[in-house]
Amino acid sequence: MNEYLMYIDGNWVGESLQKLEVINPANKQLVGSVPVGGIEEANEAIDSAYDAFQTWSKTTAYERAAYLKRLHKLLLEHKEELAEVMTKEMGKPINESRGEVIYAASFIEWFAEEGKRVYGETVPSHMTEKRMQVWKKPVGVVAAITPWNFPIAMLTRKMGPALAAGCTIVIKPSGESPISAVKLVELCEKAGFPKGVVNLVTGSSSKIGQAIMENEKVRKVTFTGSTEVGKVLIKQSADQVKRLSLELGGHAPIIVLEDADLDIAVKGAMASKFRNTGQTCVCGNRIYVQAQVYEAFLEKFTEAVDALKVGDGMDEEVQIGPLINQKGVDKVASHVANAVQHGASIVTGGKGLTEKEGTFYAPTVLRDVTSDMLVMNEETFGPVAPVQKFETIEEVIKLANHTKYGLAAYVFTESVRKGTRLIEQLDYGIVGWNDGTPSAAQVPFGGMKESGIGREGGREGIEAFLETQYVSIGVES
Ligand SMILES: NC(=O)c1ccc[n+]([C@@H]2O[C@H](COP(=O)([O-])OP(=O)(O)OC[C@H]3O[C@@H](n4cnc5c(N)ncnc54)[C@H](O)[C@@H]3O)[C@@H](O)[C@H]2O)c1
Ligand SMILES: O=C[C@H](O)CS(=O)(=O)O
Repeated sequence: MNEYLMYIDGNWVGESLQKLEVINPANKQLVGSVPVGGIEEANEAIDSAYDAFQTWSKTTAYERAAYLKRLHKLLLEHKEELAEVMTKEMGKPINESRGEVIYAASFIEWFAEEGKRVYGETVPSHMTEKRMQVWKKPVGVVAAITPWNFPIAMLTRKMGPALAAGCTIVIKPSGESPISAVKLVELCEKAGFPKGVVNLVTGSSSKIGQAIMENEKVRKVTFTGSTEVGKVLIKQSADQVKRLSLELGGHAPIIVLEDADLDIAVKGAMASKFRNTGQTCVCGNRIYVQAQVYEAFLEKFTEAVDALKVGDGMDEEVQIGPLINQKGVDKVASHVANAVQHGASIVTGGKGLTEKEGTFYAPTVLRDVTSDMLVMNEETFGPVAPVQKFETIEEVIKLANHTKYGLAAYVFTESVRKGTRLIEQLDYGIVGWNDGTPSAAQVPFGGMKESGIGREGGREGIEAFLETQYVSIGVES
């Protein structure tokens, strides 16, 4: 069995600790294991990052960029190996895994350069004997806690800006997909990052999280995951007023207006809904179609859904892989059952694929859906597309905004006037307009309401790892 280790203070450690086994959700075979680290290992990593910060923070952005550019090159050179590990440990179809490695590498590349553009400013003084300047400085030791669904990109979306800003980092990946993080850190080691700049701790999330929140050396916690865990971290951060960035859950509406190009709408809805087997934070979770085109959209969309190939993600032809585990299947099944109990009809799918070895659920379309159903209110995180009819734009704005989430939304219309008026009234941090896959390294990614605090990517992405220092300079003659 492949026994992987943690990376602390420039050393691969943890061989004597209990092992956390990683299971392939497509066939329930053992992929490998990582150590079950806890409070002690987390504090060792934090201490190492703190010591390293004293020198790393004093390097220039140009020196730091050189390390990041070597890492970017290594990520692309090792794309196939990284993609295969990712597919085996969390089920993502191999072509999407390859895409994630490229996406992940783009954050490293973009922020390698962005670090060189961390500008301060000179502020006009109101007094002749005073000068005013604003300086930017790295926040300090960063702790990054990440989810299983994008096991490399969610790490580089944090590591890129943090390291470029001059911070050092301790990463805690999900126990569902830790091996991808191990492979990423192996490449950090190959890129030559000094010891302590990047540290990896695997194991007990609650204990490692406790150490992160209780250790004063950690100045910033950046979390990507569920809203429920995000709320736990907010409470834990209060004692030391830890800086927090939170990328949390979503429940994206897809809105199709009567004047939409239905081919574009179907293509965008398919991309948004079924990417990563419906397990992304920005997946369309509910589809609203204006009455005049409801049947036409449903027919085209269902035809596309029925054409999806389901299977082990290592098969190049597969577009829908397994869900991460049986709990994920059970949640999806409960949403479908609840919808049917409340009057929805299954157009296609609607069942677990128990004949397969892994945790598979059939791509599903529901029609005649109403707003009271669980699937229209809770993040499903699976390949289920509930399609609800609406009459007016005013009605669909109310329907779309009626949620605690505010991460992503999608609008399909050919009318600039309608699109503009509609989108400006949507309470979402990300909107795809005739586009089902808006994410990129150079733009701010994040949500409103209970979808998070802050943004990752874009110019705002590096601000999360900087402190602003106002300097008032007396120049009295
Ligand atoms: N907004 C975004 O950018 C974004 C991106 C990806 C996923 N997500 C969200 O993440 C969720 C799916 O990922 P998940 O199942 O890994 O989420 P999760 O919240 O269950 O776990 C996320 C991470 O937090 C850790 N964790 C769990 N409990 C903890 C605790 N008490 N203290 C410290 N760490 C703890 C987990 O081990 C994991 O590493 C979905 O809700 C999805 O919408 C959001
Ligand atoms: O699931 C969350 C990811 O952030 C989705 S994306 O690949 O960044 O769009």
